[in-house]
Amino acid sequence: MRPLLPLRLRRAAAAGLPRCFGMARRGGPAWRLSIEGNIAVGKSTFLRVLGKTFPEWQMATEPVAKWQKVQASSTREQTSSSPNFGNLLQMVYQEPSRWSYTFQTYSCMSRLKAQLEPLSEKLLKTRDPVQIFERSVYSDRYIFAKNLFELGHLTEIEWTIYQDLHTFLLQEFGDRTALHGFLYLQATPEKCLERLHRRGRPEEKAIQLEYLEQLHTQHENWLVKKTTKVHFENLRNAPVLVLNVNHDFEDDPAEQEELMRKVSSVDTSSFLLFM
Ligand SMILES: Nc1ncnc2c1ncn2[C@@H]1O[C@H](COP(=O)(O)OP(=O)(O)O)[C@@H](O)[C@H]1O
Ligand SMILES: Nc1nc2c(ncn2[C@H]2C[C@H](O)[C@@H](COP(=O)(O)O)O2)c(=O)[nH]1
Repeated sequence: MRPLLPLRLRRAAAAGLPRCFGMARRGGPAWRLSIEGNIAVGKSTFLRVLGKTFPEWQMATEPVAKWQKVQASSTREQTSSSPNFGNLLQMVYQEPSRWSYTFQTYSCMSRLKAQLEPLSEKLLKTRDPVQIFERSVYSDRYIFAKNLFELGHLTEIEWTIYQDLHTFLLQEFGDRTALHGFLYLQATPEKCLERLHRRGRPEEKAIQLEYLEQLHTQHENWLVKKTTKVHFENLRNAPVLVLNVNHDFEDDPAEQEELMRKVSSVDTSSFLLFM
């Protein structure tokens, strides 16, 4: 049974909340959305376009640089002399069975931290606050960890412990990690491979089309076909805006404008049902 709307949201709905982004929303917490999509589909590129179109929104990029240079976070000030424990991204691609569990624990923690970040001063002053995350604790589990388990790179016991930890953390943090919806950037695995080669990240040199096909299927199953079993009530019916990004929009202002129009016309009133 769908949970009843919390009182404050029913009041907000009764007061006639605006239906889309860009229409003033009086006070209240930020809308929180995650951008999802395959490797090199264009999430960072899309995020930059979003940032130019909606400069008042708060964007959290995926912390790839942290995975490429793992450092202890105990010291507040990280200097160039802080010990570097290695390039975990490279390690997971070179020896997936050895490093997948370590990677997923670390990536999940870094995504959790990003989702727990407080609103910036600038966003607090915004009338219609929106927070955008590049991937989420949910793709960590329902795309990558699940795929690595199905490939045999996570053992049964590692997958069980990862899931247990993931469920525990998300239940503990409750609404603080909840998202209102997803923007799914969809492109063919072939297009992603082409962009991956164009970007030329050294760690990803050996990635084959087959891996991108597997990740594509995981995205489709979770966000489009909804056949992936998810374990969080608010996630089950979360709205998903599917954006086809096969077209090379990087140097095409008209295409960028069309994508931004689709984002700004998202019906935010539907989010209220899923909090
Ligand atoms: N729509 C697009 N049109 C043309 N090139 C793109 C597009 N999206 C991304 N690219 C290029 O593809 C590569 C990967 O894009 P990026 O945004 O880093 O992907 P992601 O963040 O999803 O891994 C980059 O070289 C980028 O310039
Ligand atoms: N094994 C995992 N790899 C992951 C995860 N999240 C991201 N990644 C990899 C994929 C790319 O090589 C790189 C950055 O991703 P982009 O799509 O932003 O280029 O990191 C994960 O959870 N597990």
